[in-house]
Amino acid sequence: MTPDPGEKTSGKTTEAGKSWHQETVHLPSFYSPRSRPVQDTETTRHEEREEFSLSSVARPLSRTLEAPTATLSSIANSDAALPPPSLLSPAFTPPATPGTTTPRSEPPRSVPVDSSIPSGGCGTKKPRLLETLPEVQCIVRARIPTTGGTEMFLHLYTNNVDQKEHLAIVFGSHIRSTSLDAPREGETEMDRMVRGAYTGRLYPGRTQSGMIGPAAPAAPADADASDTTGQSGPPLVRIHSECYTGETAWSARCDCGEQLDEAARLMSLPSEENGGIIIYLRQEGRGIGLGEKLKAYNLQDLGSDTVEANLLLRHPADARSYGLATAMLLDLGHKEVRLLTNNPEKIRAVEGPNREVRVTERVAMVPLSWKGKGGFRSREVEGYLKTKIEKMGHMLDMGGFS
Ligand SMILES: Nc1nc2c(ncn2[C@@H]2O[C@H](COP(=O)(O)OP(=O)(O)OP(=O)(O)O)[C@@H](O)[C@H]2O)c(=O)[nH]1
Repeated sequence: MTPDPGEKTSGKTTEAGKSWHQETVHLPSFYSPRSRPVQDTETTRHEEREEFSLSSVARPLSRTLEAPTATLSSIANSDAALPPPSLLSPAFTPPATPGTTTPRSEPPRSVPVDSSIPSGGCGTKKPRLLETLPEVQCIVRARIPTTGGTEMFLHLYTNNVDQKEHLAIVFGSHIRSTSLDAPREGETEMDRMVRGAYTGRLYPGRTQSGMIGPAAPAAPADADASDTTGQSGPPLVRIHSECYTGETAWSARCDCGEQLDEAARLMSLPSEENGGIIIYLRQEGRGIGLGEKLKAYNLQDLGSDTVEANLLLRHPADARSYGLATAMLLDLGHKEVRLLTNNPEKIRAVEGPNREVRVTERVAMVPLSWKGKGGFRSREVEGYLKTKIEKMGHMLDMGGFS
């Protein structure tokens, strides 16, 4: 990386650095500030590394691998098997392009859910829930015209529990983030527009954000038609965990890429007038990180299934949590959602410790190839789905395997 011209080298600010600094003084207020948070991030990562040194949480892998399979459940139940945090900085993974599959327009079929009763359609397993929800803040939003023709708004969030950039991919410009729209002290109208806190559309020469009052956006004088469609119920929501291999590297080991595409396609249907939200959480590899997931792949090639591979690496079968998703949905103004998932744990977890959000309906995510609607088949993805059904309680019909 080219060094920052203002960077101190050996304790001295360079001449180039001085003139760069003088220039930036005259830049407009929305110019991105110097990157102090990056320094904080580095420090935090360093602290995390020390706190969770691999040797303190994991037996040497060679010894673990010698453990007979019969002991796997004891490993799974052991609290000591805390996952080390991902030591990798996750590469930014843009969502796969929606709308690139054969267009189909039936609205998704859903089943009612009531997670407060055991038979309420979300399994019997109780997920681990934090006592309080994390704090989240949407720091920027931007319109993304997609190659499929639909527009979506990408919202980037920060939070008080990790340093990752979690995302909300929002279909429907009526869905607004409270934390984004809240005015910031001393900001100009241009600042607001640059961070995406505006109504309607941006266009060359626009000078007003269209937001008045302390926190709420005003009825947009210059809104586009999509701002004012009649919404009458909960939006379709997908809570998706990052999968670099399935979404970017064309892996046929899992159906993550297909699920992301399909969620975006469903949310773009004209029948989805309440809009849609994909909460894209940076918990790669069910929370174990990309490096560990790649090791798990090798163990799978050596004969383990996806759950056993995680356990052999001294990780829980699933190290994810969903409190950030709950907080982001609340920030986007939605206490009731229709959730696209087969995962019972996700339904209960996203509702939050005090049922801050309610999943009113579940929409199943059936692999496209099982429905004869495209998709793909591979030995690996069949094993992946079979393990989800048999060991993780996913609500998918085994009849899909033919
Ligand atoms: N550890 C591990 N993680 C995997 C493997 N294959 C995919 N993943 C991860 O599994 C996660 C898939 O998560 P989701 O798309 O939210 O799906 P889900 O929780 O299984 O349930 P659904 O909502 O029903 O799709 C992603 O984080 C992937 O990176 C694997 O072989 N091992």
